Amino acid sequence: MGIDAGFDMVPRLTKEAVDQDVWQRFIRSVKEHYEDDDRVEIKPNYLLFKVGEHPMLPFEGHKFLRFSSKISGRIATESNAMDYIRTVYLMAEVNFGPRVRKWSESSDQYGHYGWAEPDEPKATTSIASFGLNIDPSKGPDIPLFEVKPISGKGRGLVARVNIPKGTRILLEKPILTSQSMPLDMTEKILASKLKSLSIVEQRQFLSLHNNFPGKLPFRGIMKTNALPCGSDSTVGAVYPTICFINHSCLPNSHNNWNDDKGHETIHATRPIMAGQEITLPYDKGGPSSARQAKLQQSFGFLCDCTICSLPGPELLASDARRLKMQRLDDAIGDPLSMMTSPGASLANCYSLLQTLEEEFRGSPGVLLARVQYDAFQISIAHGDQARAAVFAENAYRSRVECEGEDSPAAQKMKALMQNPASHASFGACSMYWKMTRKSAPKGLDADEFRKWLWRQNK
Ligand SMILES: C[S@@+](CC[C@H](N)C(=O)[O-])C[C@H]1O[C@@H](n2cnc3c(N)ncnc32)[C@H](O)[C@@H]1O
Repeated sequence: MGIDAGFDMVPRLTKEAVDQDVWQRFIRSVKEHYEDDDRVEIKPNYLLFKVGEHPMLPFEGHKFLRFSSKISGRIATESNAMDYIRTVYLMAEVNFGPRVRKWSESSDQYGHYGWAEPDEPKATTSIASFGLNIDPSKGPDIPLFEVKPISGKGRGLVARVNIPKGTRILLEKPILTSQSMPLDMTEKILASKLKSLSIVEQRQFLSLHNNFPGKLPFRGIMKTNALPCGSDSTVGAVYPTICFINHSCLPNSHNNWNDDKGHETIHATRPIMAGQEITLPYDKGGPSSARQAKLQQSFGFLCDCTICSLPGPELLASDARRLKMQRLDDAIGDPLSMMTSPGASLANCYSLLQTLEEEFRGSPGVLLARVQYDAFQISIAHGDQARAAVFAENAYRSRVECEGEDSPAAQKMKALMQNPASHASFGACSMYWKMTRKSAPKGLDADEFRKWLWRQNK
């Protein structure tokens, strides 16, 4: 009996140089730290800690799974076992980030690996899974990515395996959140928030990139890294791993704040090949010149992504598409047009979808869900439940792909797909297009169905 605590390496390191090099660096730092401590002995193949239950660190990283000991009882207390575990954990965390999972039975956390069969992962608790930053439902052992230096971009996330579209790559709780506030208050408030965090969280926060070094370092870190908690939110949050994701104007992932669960997720919005960088869009759209200017001003880099480095005529074509996307989006959002010319608004939605598909090379991500929801609203506002249900279903599928089944937006679309008339604007403009949900035509081929759905026969 007694209380155990320690940390596990999840997933375990491979024999590849990429893992072994970091392990060697970690072992060197532990040796240096304890060189004058005669409780830590260098054995031929491992470091032995003569504290508590004598945990050890092998010299070959792939042989390591766990560093732990009893922390209760006379021997553990007299030898300060907990101090050693805490220090070695911090050193491991600096080198391996979220792959190192801390646990303590005193907080009802149990290690990732069972005692009897240390190679067999136990069913993970949500606490342990948050430590790993991977969605518990997807299984904990998938080394989907690594954080590594990317030429010209600082650190970034790189896929270790092929990641299919729709995969949840990451799920993280914020290290720290902050409301937007006057400049002079920010630094003080952030400093006091930071003080209340654990040492690990403080280190995670301070290790984030600061694009605005100077007198307000905490604010600089927030400004460089914070993601809004929801599209219109004035609250921003920073995360231990998500904040390493760099920008691309042709991104391959989508970030989403789940307000119900208080976490941020990252999903693959197109297939990502092993070795490819995982990217997010930092921009708010527009042609390349506008994007470049904004990225330079807010994030201090000149974007040279696949789109921005297209040859002249192709870049012009991309810019034209981006401008068209903005124009169509504005036109769709015009309530008067939706009320008086719903057919034209629906045609604009269709045109926007085509343009998105082209510009984002078949994977427009969550933009697709938004346009489908626009088409839903136009249809339902004129009483057409049949088409509205189809648009809601398309939006639902897209939300699940980009945000997961647990996303509140996905759940909202699911409810609307089952009962489109429950939407507040059902029949709000007219009942001119009145159709029940069940009266959608059956037996149409894909082309006929598309024409029916988008009212292209009229
Ligand atoms: C949220 S951080 C991303 C992680 C960062 N690369 C790091 O090393 O911690 C944002 C910063 O990363 C860099 N960055 C992001 N995307 C980039 C890109 N496409 N090209 C160059 N630098 C980029 C910029 O310095 C930017 O201010």
